[in-house]
Amino acid sequence: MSKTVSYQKGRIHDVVTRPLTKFLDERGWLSELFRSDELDPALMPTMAYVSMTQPGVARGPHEHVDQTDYFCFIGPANFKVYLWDARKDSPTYGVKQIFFAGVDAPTMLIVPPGVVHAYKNVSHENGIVFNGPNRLYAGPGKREKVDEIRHEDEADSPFQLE
Ligand SMILES: Cc1cn([C@H]2C[C@H](O)[C@@H](COP(=O)(O)OP(=O)(O)O[C@H]3O[C@H](C)C(=O)[C@H](O)[C@H]3O)O2)c(=O)[nH]c1=O
Repeated sequence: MSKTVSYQKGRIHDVVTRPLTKFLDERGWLSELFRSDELDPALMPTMAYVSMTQPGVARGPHEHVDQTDYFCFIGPANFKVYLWDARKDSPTYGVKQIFFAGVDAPTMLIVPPGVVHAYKNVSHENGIVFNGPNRLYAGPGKREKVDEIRHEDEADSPFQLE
């Protein structure tokens, strides 16, 4: 079971991170979040949402069974992002990847199913995160079970936000 794994730092197979370019001008900035001509069709968002996270607060750790997440950290806060590869058939099973993303490092992040993920606002202001998952939350018409395994309330979980 993943609960007995001692996670070691590294880069996780199939996790994609890419700097987001901000096009600056006199009015402010604009940044593309995703394009159908650049993204694997299987990962194309089926919906989009934004969340706001308050300073010092974390979301996750969570994982999905079928869904791939497509996060964009654009600011105005910075986040510490945590990933753990809990896929037993992955070449990087047992690896954890930690990095910072947000206003000082605008970043796109693709998280495949089975990769446990969490992020914490490490700034002193509210932070916005975009997500364009490739599955509908709770399915069409919100009639299905939510594809989400939540680990935040497990006392003995290996998925700790250090
Ligand atoms: C994701 C989602 C949520 N909701 C509703 C359900 C709740 O009433 C409320 C908050 O959702 P939840 O408690 O699932 O949010 P978090 O636990 O903070 O999860 C978030 O942070 C972690 C790290 C993630 O990976 C999730 O994808 C992301 O949503 O929004 C919707 O109505 N539609 C949606 O698509």
